Amino acid sequence: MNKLNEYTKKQEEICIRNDYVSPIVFQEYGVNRGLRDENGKGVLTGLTHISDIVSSHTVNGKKEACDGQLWYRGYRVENLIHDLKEDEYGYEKIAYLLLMGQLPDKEQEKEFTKLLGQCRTLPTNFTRDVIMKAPSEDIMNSMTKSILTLASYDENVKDTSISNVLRQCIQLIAEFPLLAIYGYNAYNHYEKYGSMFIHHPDPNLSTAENILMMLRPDKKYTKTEAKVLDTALILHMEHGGGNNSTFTTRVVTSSGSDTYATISAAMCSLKGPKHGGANFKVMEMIEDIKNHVSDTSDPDQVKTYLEKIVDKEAFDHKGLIYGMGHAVYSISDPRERVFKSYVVELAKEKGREKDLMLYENIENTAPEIIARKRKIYKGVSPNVDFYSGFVYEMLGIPQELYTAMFAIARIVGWSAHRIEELICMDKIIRPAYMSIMEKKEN
Ligand SMILES: CC(=O)SCCNC(=O)CCNC(=O)[C@H](O)C(C)(C)COP(=O)(O)OP(=O)(O)OC[C@H]1O[C@@H](n2cnc3c(N)ncnc32)[C@H](O)[C@@H]1OP(=O)(O)O
Ligand SMILES: O=C([O-])CC(=O)C(=O)O
Repeated sequence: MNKLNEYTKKQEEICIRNDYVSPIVFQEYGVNRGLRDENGKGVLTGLTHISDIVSSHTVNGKKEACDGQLWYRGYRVENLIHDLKEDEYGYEKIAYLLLMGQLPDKEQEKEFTKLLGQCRTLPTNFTRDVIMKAPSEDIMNSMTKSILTLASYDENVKDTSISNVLRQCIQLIAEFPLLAIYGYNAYNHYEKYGSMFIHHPDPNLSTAENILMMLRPDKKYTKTEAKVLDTALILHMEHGGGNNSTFTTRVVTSSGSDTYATISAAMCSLKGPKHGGANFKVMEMIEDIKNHVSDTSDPDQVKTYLEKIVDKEAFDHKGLIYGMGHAVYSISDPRERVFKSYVVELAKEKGREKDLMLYENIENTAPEIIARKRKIYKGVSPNVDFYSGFVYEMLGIPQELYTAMFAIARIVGWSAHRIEELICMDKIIRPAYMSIMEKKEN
């Protein structure tokens, strides 16, 4: 292993030298890096009925940035959440909306919710033979291994008819909480020397309630906690066709691949720290700031440290303030606003006002620092994951599960996009790369 490390260290410089392309060359050939134009707008690659993300509007013929809006199948996400009754959970109903394209009536909602509860089960001995084998602190990897293994239990894996894909998607949506929590429980037991418990899901509980019940040794949770988690899941369910993991879903689907392989690919994309993995990185960053800033309630001290982070001199040396910025939103991410309203109440309830002050200091200073130190064409604001980790922490959800919580929600969006891709497209996605290779022979 040491020999291999020595070798790759030696070769690194050669790889970089031979592969490097200057950003000027991209400009010269009009190639949009990251499939984004100079102003950060994504290259148009598809049409969708599923959701809409609004970050600007036209005033007197001029495009102007506006507060972000997120629409699911014709409805504003905040309104969908707001319209739920105090004792009503929305994950199941909104999953139906995204998958089927219309809100369910009472009977349809009951039928779908019951079905999800019945599907929330794993093949015999799957937990023992697959999930508990080689447990990992990386729950996203553990889940991906489980998803791919589930394919071997499906007698109709390759059939891409809509009814079969819908069956596979509903099954996976129901199973995701088990893959995540049992994966964590195995890791907690074998790697962290915690006690082992595997609670069976209850088909009469909602997705959010099941997650909390299965996570806790005593199975206890409050209604408020389950409602907050339900809201978090709804907010993470869907975000257009262009986000990295959903686009991955579209790309892999277009090659004719099966549902398990497609969803596994989406999982691999989501876990990246610039995408769904950001919720975990935010918490690491907060810890790092607390360890290096003597008074986190002092905006000036926080600002100085954030400048170091952006200058790649502190934290993970990547130059990113996690939880800030978005590929589409500029002035605001509507989901962050919803999270913030819960955070303020929860922080008060749990005596975490000091931590909240640190978050607010970052929220207030980071946009200006990023704008000053980077080329920003649109504004930067906190994104959905700036506060989500803080909320999960206050719900007692372990950090290792934060990105998995995102996946439990986003699999609904991936499923809807896989189905839409299968219905509307019959074309393999295959963009072009211009070769700038130097030919060494004729
Ligand atoms: C669920 C989600 O996926 S939400 C996003 C979660 N990700 C994060 O929170 C990670 C931190 N944020 C980021 O890395 C970015 O904001 C992204 C990946 C989300 C979007 O990046 P981009 O599409 O490049 O955003 P944008 O066009 O506004 O960025 C312009 C410049 O600002 C930089 N920038 C954007 N956000 C940040 C940030 N949070 N910290 C430091 N620099 C940033 C970009 O790197 C880019 O710099 P460059 O021109 O030197 O390459
Ligand atoms: O849309 C994006 O690029 C990122 C994403 O998935 C989200 O914000 O939920």
